[in-house]
This record gives sequence, C-alpha cells and structure tokens, in this order.
Amino acid sequence: MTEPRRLILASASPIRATMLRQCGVEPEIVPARVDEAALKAGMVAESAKPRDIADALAEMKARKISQKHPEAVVIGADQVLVQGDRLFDKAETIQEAAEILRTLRNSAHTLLSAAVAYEGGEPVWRHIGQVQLVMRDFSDDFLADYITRHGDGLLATVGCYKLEEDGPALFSRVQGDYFTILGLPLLEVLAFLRTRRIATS
Ligand SMILES: Nc1nc2c(ncn2[C@H]2C[C@H](O)[C@@H](COP(=O)(O)OP(=O)(O)OP(=O)(O)O)O2)c(=O)[nH]1
Repeated sequence: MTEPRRLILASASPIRATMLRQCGVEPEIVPARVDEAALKAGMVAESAKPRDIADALAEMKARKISQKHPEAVVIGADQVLVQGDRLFDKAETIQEAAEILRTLRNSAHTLLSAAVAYEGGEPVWRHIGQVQLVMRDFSDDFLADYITRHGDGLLATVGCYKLEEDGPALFSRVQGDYFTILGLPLLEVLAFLRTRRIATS
C-alpha cells in the first residue's frame, strides 16, 4: 500500500479545515501569508471579473506554499463577495461591518469561493463555487441586536455572517451550495482529493 499523498491547506480559515476534517481528510495547515490586498487592488483597477480575482488569490496562496513543499498536494482558497459591480472586503471595524450589513440588506449578493490545487509548483486543478443570496429587509432593531451579539466576530467573514450559526436569520433566499458559502467548494475539492487517494473513493 503506497503512502497517501501529503495534503496541505494553504489557509488560516478554521472553517475550511473543519469541513475537510469532518469528511475524514486531515490536511496540514500552512497559511500562505500573501499580500491579498495588493493583488486584489491591482485586478480591480484592471476591471478583472470577481471570479478571476477569487481564482487568482486562491492560486497565489497555493503556489506560494507549493513552491516550499513541492512533494505535497496544496489547496489554496479564497472567497469574494459581490453586490452589483461592487467587490467587498472584510470589515476592519464593527462600524464598517454595520455599514456592510446595511448595504447588503434587502438586496441580492453573490459569494464566490475559489479553490486551486498545486503539485510541484504547478497548478493541477481548480474550481469556483458561486452562490446567490438575498438578504431580507430586517429592522434596525434586529441589526443593532445582531451587531451587539456578534461584536468583533463580524470581522471574520466578508459578509459579516456565519451560515452555520444565526446567519440564516438575515436571509430571505439562498440559492447554491452551503459549503461554498462557508468558504470552500467542498464537494468538488473532495472529488479532486479522491483522484489523489487523499479522500476515500
Ligand atoms: N464559519 C464560517 N466562516 C465563513 C462563512 N462565510 C465565510 N466564511 C469565512 C471563510 C474564510 O475563512 C473567510 C473568507 O475569507 P478568505 O477567503 O480571505 O479566507 P481567510 O482570510 O479566512 O483565510 P486564508 O486567506 O485562506 O488564509 O470567511 C460562514 O458562513 N461560516
């Protein structure tokens, strides 16, 4: 029996690691410390499509770690939130988070979660999951209570919500893959990992 391949998740995201572990996959966690803001700003300035930005950020993280660990399978990931032609960044303050939630209220937005796999410093697989979400027209009282309850937790995700917690209370409709909302096109990643005998067929 040959040794299963080494899998590295080039992400600091707790939920990405949890989703894989719940499916019996034990990735090593090696976050890629890259300047996402610089790449994102450059691509936005060139009017790049949001899906290309998510893909490029995921690829940048996977490539950096694969160059250090060429023998491993490395997965990089990134999630972007788009409303109309506006690309959102994570809030840096609770005030910014409140502003994002007010902007997303009573409207549709899209989450794009890209995953890119590298081996030997080269890209070998990629997938972008896309989900449409419609936030309901929640009251100012609801928003104030939501912000008070979550505090700095609002800064952890680009949409200031966690769907496995009380995030659903914000929405009137969600169309797409639950895992993509959490940050990883999990079903597609698992299918790829089975080709590398890292997940069990
Ligand atoms: N627990 C939870 N996390 C979510 C949800 N939606 C988005 N996220 C997280 C997944 C990612 O950790 C984060 C998306 O931001 P990024 O794609 O930039 O990843 P992050 O900065 O966390 O780590 P990385 O850049 O991969 O090292 O938001 C959700 O519904 N629940």
